[in-house]
Amino acid sequence: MHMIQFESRGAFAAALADLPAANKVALAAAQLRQNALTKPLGSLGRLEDIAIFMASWQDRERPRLDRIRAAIFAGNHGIAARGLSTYPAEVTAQMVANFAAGGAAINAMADACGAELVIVPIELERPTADFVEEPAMSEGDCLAAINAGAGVVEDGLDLLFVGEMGIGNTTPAAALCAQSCKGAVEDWVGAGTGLEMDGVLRKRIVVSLALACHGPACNDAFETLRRLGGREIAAMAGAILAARMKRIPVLLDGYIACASIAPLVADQPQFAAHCLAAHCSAEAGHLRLLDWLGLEPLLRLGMRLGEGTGAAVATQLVRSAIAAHNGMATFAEARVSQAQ
Ligand SMILES: Cc1cc2ncn([C@H]3O[C@H](COP(=O)(O)O)[C@@H](O)[C@H]3O)c2cc1C
Ligand SMILES: O=C(O)c1cccnc1
Repeated sequence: MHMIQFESRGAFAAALADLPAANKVALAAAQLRQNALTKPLGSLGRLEDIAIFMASWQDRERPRLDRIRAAIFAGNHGIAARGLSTYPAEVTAQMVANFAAGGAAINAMADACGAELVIVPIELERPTADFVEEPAMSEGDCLAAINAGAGVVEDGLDLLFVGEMGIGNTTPAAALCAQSCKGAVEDWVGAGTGLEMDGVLRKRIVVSLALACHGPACNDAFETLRRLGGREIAAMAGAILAARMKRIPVLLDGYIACASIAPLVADQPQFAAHCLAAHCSAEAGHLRLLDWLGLEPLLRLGMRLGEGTGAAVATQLVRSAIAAHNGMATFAEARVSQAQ
C-alpha cells in the first residue's frame, strides 16, 4: 500500500465512513490457540485478549511485534497566550530539541520498549489561532496536520503509538471532549502540567467560550478538529485513522492522544476498534473519556506526561502477551492433561 494522504476534507470524511474491520478468522484462530495453551482456561486474563486483538488486526493467528513505531507530534497553541499552562509556550520547541538530543522521557522509554521513534514538529513558529475568537486552524492547515500524521504510518508496522508535545494542549483536548462527548465542561478540564484551582477555573471559562462560539458549527470530525483542536492533535487523529485504513493496531496514550479521536468516534462509533487504551492518566477527564470510548485502560500509574510515554510502558505488556501466545506449548504438544 502507498503512503496515505487525504486530498481534501471530503477524502478524510470518506475514509472515516469506510473503516475496515478486524479479521474474524484470525481472531477465532487466536482464540482457539489461547484455549489450547498449557494454562487453566482464561488464566492469562487480559493478556489473552491483547494477543487475540493483535491477531485480529494483523490477520495472523500468531501476531508479531517486530516493528513498533512511536510517532510524537508537536504543535503550538494560540490559547497558550492566555496563561493556561504552568509552563511557557517556548517549552514546546525546547522539548523538540530535547527529543532530538535523546534527553526526554519518551527517548528512554521508546528505546526500552523497542519502538522506533519519529518526532514530527508541525509549524511550531506558527501557533494556531486563539479559538475563543476564531477557528484554531484554516481548512488547509488542519488538512496538512492530519496528513503529517497519516504520513508516518508506513506499511508493515506491527503496532503504532502516538504522542504529543504542545504547551497548552490539555485545553483544546478538553474542548474536543466537551464538544464530542457532551456533558459538563468542568468534567473535561483538568490541571494539565499542574495548574492550581484558579488556573483550572480560567481554563473552564476558555473552553466554555470556545464551545459557545464554535459548537453549533462543529458538524463533523474534521470541522471539530479544525475549530477546537491543534496541529499535533489533528496529526494524531490522522495517524490513527491511517493506521485503521492499513489495519495496524494502535496503543492510545493519555488524555490528549485519546481526545484527538473523540470527534472521529462521535461520527463513527466503531472508530476506536483498532485501539487499545494504554493507561488512565491522572488528568481529570481521562477516565470519563476512556469510558465514553468504551476502552478499559491496561494500566493506571498516575502518569500525566504525554509524549506517548504511557503507551511505551503498555507496549511491554503487549510484548509479554504475544510472547506467551506464540511461545507456549499446547496441551497436546506438551502432553499435559486437560481440565476434566
Ligand atoms: C517539560 C515538559 C515536557 C512535557 N512533555 C509532555 N508535556 C505535556 O504537557 C503539555 C500539556 O499540559 P498543559 O496543557 O498544562 O500545557 C503538553 O506539552 C504535554 O505533552 C510536557 C510539559 C512540559 C512542561
Ligand atoms: O494525559 C496526558 O497524557 C497528559 C496529561 C497532562 C499533561 N500532559 C499530558
